[in-house]
Amino acid sequence: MLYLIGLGLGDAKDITVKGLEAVRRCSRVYLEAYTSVLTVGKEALEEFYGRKLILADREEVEQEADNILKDADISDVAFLVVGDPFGATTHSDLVLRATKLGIPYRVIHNASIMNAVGCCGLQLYKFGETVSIVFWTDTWRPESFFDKVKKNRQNGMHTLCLLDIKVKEQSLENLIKGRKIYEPPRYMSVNQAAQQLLEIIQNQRIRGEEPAITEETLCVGLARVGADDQKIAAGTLQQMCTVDLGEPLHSLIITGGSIHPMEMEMLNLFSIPENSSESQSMDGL
Ligand SMILES: C[S@@+](CC[C@H](N)C(=O)[O-])C[C@H]1O[C@@H](n2cnc3c(N)ncnc32)[C@H](O)[C@@H]1O
Repeated sequence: MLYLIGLGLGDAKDITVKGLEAVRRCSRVYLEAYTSVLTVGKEALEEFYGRKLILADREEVEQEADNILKDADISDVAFLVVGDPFGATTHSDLVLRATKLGIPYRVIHNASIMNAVGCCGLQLYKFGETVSIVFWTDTWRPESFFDKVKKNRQNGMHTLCLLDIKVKEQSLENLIKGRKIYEPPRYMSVNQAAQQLLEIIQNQRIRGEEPAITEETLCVGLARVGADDQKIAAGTLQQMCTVDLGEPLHSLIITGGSIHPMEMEMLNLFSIPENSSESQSMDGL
């Protein structure tokens, strides 16, 4: 049996009882290590689960899935995913491969960033399509996701922006020389995402277009949701450029135009203080 097990968002203890029981009876336990991370490391998980974990990077899961599935028809194998196995990352490929090989599978769900963002008070049913914001390079500065933000705003929907994670990246030189030397992992912060959004707004103005959002649009920055030290800050897009939310992972919400009074009351709990240097007038707050 292949078990796809969600670990939730907080720490080692966020695994469900059902998930933990499955981990403890599996002969091999893989930890998917490229779409999300917990604030605690692999060792803390191993200690709590009482099992050794095998790190599975993107290459392993996408190109060498057969290693993961080996003997899963006659023994139990677990594939652990931070958050939920089907939340914002789909592991359908692994499931389809298992099914083709006649390997039965079970999913043990957990909280995902896709639903835990509700902790800021914005109502989940008022979210439109989720977007991903990736790190820009000197030559690659994609803006196409902004159309989805625009569409969501036009429909009065909030936009959840998931922020880029770069793990096991190689410099061009190491890649060309075939050296397995990797750059340190990078996680996009709310500040970096907000800066890129401001640049897109500027570019649109230069092209004579009316941007769907402005520097004053109300946004929410969230960091380490589910962990003991989670942080939430509500403020303008401009304020999101400087607000300090600390360590990764971060997500950013661009609110839709209409905000329910109850949503607003909740956001007020997290508003960046009046006297803060980051404070300024804000659409709707
Ligand atoms: C591919 S998605 C996460 C998928 C994961 N399976 C889930 O269900 O949550 C990864 C992105 O979600 C966001 N994210 C994940 N966990 C988070 C957390 N605890 N706090 C804030 N943002 C988080 C970050 O933007 C991160 O880059």
